[in-house]
Amino acid sequence: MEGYLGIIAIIVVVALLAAGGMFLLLRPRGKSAPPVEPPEVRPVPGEEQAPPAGVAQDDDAATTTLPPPAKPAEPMVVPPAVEIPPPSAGRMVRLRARLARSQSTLGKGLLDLLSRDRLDDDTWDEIEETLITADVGVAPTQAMVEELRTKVKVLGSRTPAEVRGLLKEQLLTQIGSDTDRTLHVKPHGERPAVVLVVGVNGTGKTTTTGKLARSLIGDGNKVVLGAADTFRAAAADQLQTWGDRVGAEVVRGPEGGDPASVAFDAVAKGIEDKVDVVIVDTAGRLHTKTGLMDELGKVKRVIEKKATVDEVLLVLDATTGQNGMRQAQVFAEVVDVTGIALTKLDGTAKGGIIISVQRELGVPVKLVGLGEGPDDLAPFDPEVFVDALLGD
Ligand SMILES: Nc1nc2c(ncn2[C@@H]2O[C@H](COP(=O)(O)OP(=O)(O)OP(=O)(O)O)[C@@H](O)[C@H]2O)c(=O)[nH]1
Repeated sequence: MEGYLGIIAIIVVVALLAAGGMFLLLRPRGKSAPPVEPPEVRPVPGEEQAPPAGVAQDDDAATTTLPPPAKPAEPMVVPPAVEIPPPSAGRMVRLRARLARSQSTLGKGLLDLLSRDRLDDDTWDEIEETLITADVGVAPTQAMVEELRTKVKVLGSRTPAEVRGLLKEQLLTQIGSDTDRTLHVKPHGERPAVVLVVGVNGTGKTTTTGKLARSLIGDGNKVVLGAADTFRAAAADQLQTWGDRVGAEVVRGPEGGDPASVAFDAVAKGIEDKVDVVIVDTAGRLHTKTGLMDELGKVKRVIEKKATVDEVLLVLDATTGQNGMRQAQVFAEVVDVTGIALTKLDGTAKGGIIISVQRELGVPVKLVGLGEGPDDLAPFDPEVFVDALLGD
């Protein structure tokens, strides 16, 4: 009996083992992840449910799962490097070669004529013609020729050095070597100095404003720029670029907006930021004299509610000669111009315009533009100018 029970127990154990083995063999292979219930999305009443990111919907409302969009690379924001411009002192000496290149024909022509052994009437006519052609102007030319005739007579025979000395003296007399050409840019206590830049469009007004800001910053001043040329949107952008390069704040207004309001805001900003100088670039459209007078007059009046206008700089293109001068005269009649910025002197052989423009407008040339480079604006130095003209 005991033997039977033992056999039955063995059979039961074997049967159980066999059943367990079958289960292990037949169960599905691999681990399956537990199904994930999608999160319940409750539509916001009145709003259409937007498809979740990465799910495209087609017309049949079937959905396709797309790979998540690649994250656009973050643009690298590199702050523009603020330049430290060079100081203004000695600029004309640095740019002397450029002046010599454009003006040497005039200087050399005059020196050759005056060095002739015999100075007859024809030679004096030629000297006169050379001066007139260089835009010196009729009256200054006559005054110079008369003086030179007298001095040459006294001298008799002349060495080249004497001829050069004579001519230099005469040119300096006509240009005015003692004239005060200081740019008034000293702040008044808490209030900044204000420079108003006026002139016909295309003369280099905006460029000169930008160059002047650089030069003042190079001399250690803090500057705010006012883009009151609201007539041409690009002018404000241009000024912004100049300002950004040297870290000068630029106050601008809407295109076609009121220039006086921009000028006012620029001066207010200058006072708030305690800057030394505010430079205001104006549009100065020359449609009618009355319109111009109204516009510039208002700009000036509005600025004067907050500060003093220390300089009204008239920008004049040296290459436009007498034609440019006539237009400049209109500006001089509507605002009290205190100084001239003569641009593009590197692009003309007619440097005599310095003499005629001062005479006709009654104000000194304070700045000269000698190229398109950012530091090609220099305080005008008559001595350096005449030396460049006559050569060493
Ligand atoms: N060669 C040379 N080019 C200059 C000088 N000054 C300005 N320019 C160039 O003259 C052109 C006109 O200058 P802008 O400053 O745009 O003239 P703008 O008078 O402000 O003109 P608007 O903004 O229309 O009023 C630019 O190409 C300047 O680079 C200079 O002294 N020499």
